[in-house]
This record gives sequence, C-alpha cells and structure tokens, in this order.
Amino acid sequence: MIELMMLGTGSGFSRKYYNNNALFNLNGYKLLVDCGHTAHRSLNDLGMSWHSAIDGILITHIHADHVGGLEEVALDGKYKYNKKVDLYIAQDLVMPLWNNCLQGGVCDPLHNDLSDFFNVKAQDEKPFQINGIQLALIHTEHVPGKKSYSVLIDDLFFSSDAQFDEKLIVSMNEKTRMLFHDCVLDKSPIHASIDELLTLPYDIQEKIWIMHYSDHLEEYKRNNDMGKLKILQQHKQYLLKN
Ligand SMILES: Nc1ccn([C@@H]2O[C@@H]3COP(=O)(O)O[C@H]3[C@H]2O)c(=O)n1
Ligand SMILES: [Zn+2]
Ligand SMILES: [Zn+2]
Repeated sequence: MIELMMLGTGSGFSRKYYNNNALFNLNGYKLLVDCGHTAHRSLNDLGMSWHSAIDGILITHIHADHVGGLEEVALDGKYKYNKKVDLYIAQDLVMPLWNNCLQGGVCDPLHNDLSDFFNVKAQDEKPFQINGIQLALIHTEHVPGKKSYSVLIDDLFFSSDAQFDEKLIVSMNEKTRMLFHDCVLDKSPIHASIDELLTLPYDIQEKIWIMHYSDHLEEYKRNNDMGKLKILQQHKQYLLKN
C-alpha cells in the first residue's frame, strides 16, 4: 500500500503552499521525503506532530525548503521524545548536511555526529527497501555543481528539485506509472518549467503531477493552457497503490 499526503507543494520561497515535502505511507511506514522549514507548521495544521507521524525522512538535497525542519527533529528527538528517526540520504550528502547545515545548531561536546540524532541510512544509487517497497535515489541536475537526487518509489517517480531532462522523463515514463515533477511557472535554469513540461507528448503529460509551484498557480491556470498536466495538491490524501 502506498499513500501520499503533501505537507506542502510550493516553490522554495512560497508563502501560500508551504515547502514541497511529501509524506508517504509505505505499507504503514511513514516516510517524509524532505523536511523543510514549514514541515512542522504543516503537520500542526493537520493536527499531527513529527514524533508520531514520521518513522523516517529521506533528504534529496540541501536547500532550506528540503532540510530546514531537520534541526527540530534532531533536538526534539534527543531532548524531548528520546526518538531517533531513520534518515535516508545519499552518501555524498551526509557530510554536507552535517558540516554545512545541521552541526551549528545541534552539536555540543557530547553529540557531534549526525548519528547522534538520526539512524543514518546512507545510500548510493542502488535500490533499497523500506517495508517491502523498493526505492532508489537517482542523481539529477538541479543547481550546477550541487548534488541533488530524485527518488523512485516502487513504480512512482518523484523529481524533488530538478532541471527539465527530457531523456530522463521519457525513460521514467517507461518505468513508472506516475511522475511527480517540480514545475515553476516562469523560466528557471534550475527547475523544470511549465513551458518545458508542456513540450512532452500528451501521453506523458497525463502521467505527470506538478508540484513545487509558485503562489500564483490559480491565476496562471485561469489564463493559460496547462495541457494534460495534473496538479498535486497540498494536504490531500492520495491512495497511490492498494
Ligand atoms: N542557482 C540558484 C540557486 C538557488 N536559487 C533559488 O533559491 C531557491 C532554493 O530552493 P529551491 O526550491 O531549489 O529554489 C531555489 C531558487 O528559487 C536560484 O534561483 N538559483
Ligand atoms: Zn525546493
Ligand atoms: Zn532546491
């Protein structure tokens, strides 16, 4: 069984839709894909809290809309709930996450390693399993020179933040049933844009759910053709597989 609830569907600096963070239920294991700085407010809006709502977190890359909520999980986990969640992350992001992001906020003389706060499950790009469901990280281009990953979850593709890569989308279309893709409404050198996604044939567009969009989505939709693309909505529960 796979369910999805987006804690947010907004672009990096969205005020309206919160950070693009995805709460998957994988046969009962609750995996949060990316934990940005709005994740806790979003959970609170739903009457939930990270310590009961999350078993593990997967991080795709180091931008605040994807990692900004981790400090609370680390500190609250250690000092309030005595709970360490699993942390799935590409091997080559472990040091950047610790050195350039979390260490300053959470370290003290007794706790100076990511594993003091999380059950770190570093991954390469080989498939791995969570609760009987296969996942794999796929290195994708986002900011030039900065490591970033998309994720395959069973027969679902989740881009996180990625440039438009037609070859990758075509190959993922063959392998997967649904594609969740970031989509900016203006041009961007680091994210797929709606104009780029609309160059894809209709049979591929039909399988794409856009996310990580700008706050003026509704206005854009009223005035522009969105082809066959579907819009992934914040706080809506999707049953993706029985
Ligand atoms: N080279 C870059 C790097 C970052 N950015 C902006 O910063 C945001 C960080 O989160 P994001 O969701 O990846 O979106 C990025 C851009 O808005 C950008 O516009 N150009
Ligand atoms: Zn982002
Ligand atoms: Zn990003």
